[in-house]
Amino acid sequence: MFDNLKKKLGSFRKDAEEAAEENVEEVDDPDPGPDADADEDEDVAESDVEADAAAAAAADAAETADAVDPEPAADVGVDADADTDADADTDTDVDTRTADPTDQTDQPATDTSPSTESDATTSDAALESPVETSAETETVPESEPESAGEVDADPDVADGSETAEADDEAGDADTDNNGSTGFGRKAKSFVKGKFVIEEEDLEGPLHELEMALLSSDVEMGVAEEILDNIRDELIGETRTFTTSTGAVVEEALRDAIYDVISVGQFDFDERIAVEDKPVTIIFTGVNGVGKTTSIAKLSRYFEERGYSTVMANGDTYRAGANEQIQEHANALDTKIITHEQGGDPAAVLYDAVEYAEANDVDVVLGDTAGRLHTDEGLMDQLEKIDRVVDPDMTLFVDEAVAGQDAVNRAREFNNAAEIDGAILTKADADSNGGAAISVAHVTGRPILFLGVGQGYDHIERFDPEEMVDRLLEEE
Ligand SMILES: Nc1nc2c(ncn2[C@@H]2O[C@H](COP(=O)(O)OP(=O)(O)OP(=O)(O)O)[C@@H](O)[C@H]2O)c(=O)[nH]1
Repeated sequence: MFDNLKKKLGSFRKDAEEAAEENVEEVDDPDPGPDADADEDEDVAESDVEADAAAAAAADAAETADAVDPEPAADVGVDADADTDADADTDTDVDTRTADPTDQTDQPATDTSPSTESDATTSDAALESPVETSAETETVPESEPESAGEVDADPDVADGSETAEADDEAGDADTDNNGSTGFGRKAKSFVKGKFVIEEEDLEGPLHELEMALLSSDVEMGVAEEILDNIRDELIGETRTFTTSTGAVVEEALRDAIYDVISVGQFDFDERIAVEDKPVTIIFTGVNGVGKTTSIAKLSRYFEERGYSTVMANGDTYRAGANEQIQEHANALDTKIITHEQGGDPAAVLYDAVEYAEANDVDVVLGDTAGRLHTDEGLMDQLEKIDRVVDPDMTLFVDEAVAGQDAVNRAREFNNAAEIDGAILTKADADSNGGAAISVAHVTGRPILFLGVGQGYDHIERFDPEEMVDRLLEEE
């Protein structure tokens, strides 16, 4: 599934990583002092015991810092808060040496490093790094919530203070990553270096990526949005990394894609659970894309979750449609409501809702004729269905393999009769992934399911996070 797109994203990732690598600088070693080696393990051991006291002192220091300079310049603010926050977490070494908390605001925990300016830069850099921030939250279990709250009271530097901790700890890592196992584990998440990628460094890879996305049938506006997101994440900002530059690039790419594919997501199961029964769902889309099969799959999906279903064939237009859906109903042992070919689709659906109400059936699944979206009758038909049965949800079905065509149809169907979500069938046969990337962003409505085969169980809830994982997984 989506193999072409995966390859293309992998290739951008490699190029962007190379661009990052070329610009890597090591983070200055904020070595706390010549005797740090000797003290370090002890300091760490102490820090667990003394963290409370340290946190309180650090919090005081932060408050003092704010009082002394209510509007500090950005860098100074970052330093002050960052340092005190770092102290609050683990660094009792600094804390116990700092008798005057006001001093502490001017004497960063890393103040023994050669240049305070480089510390400031690092703090700024750390501010920008979501990767490093998340690593940090994972690895600072000793953090005292109250003190963190106080120290972070300055919203301008809240993130910075957290991330600057890592800068501080980076120094520890350098001196201590051969230390105790616990600390060794922690050391893995310390900032190793930083880089700034400029526009020109990524120009080539971004152009390649744009071409790759477009040739994978990603809609143009969506491709641009992804590129913009990547630019925002990667260009011109100092980024720190804890494991590798690749992790930063991956995170940027992940966020960029997630942002466009997660549009409008809601909890489908929850929505069904809370709706009054029967819940009526109408399926629209053109002929042959897998609408009827998707209805059958969803019937199975609901029955497995304890809901009873009735199918209704609102496709009174096409010869053989009744027989086709009847076959599915027989296979699934589900009730089906049909009318003669040429009958009124709204009347079939109305009967199905009546049947559901009379028989305590939970979900009505209504097929409609697979008219082309350009067909004038479609609007009339869907409008009448809307009026007569007032469906709870209208789902647009199309095949992932149709790529750009599916994206265009989704847009036009949604314009004609607003949809609540989409099902993309035949994702199992789609190597491009363009429709899966684009439909939600283009319609503002989420993809809810992916059809992944011809069997009744071959349907998956569309999970944007899983989708991104899938796209970015290593071969
Ligand atoms: N590989 C694969 N095939 C699918 C999937 N969903 C449906 N199909 C196949 O696609 C073909 C068309 O499916 P239908 O359900 O008949 O399509 P439809 O949209 O209802 O078509 P009409 O009834 O003509 O409107 C069938 O052979 C299905 O088995 C899927 O997720 N993966």
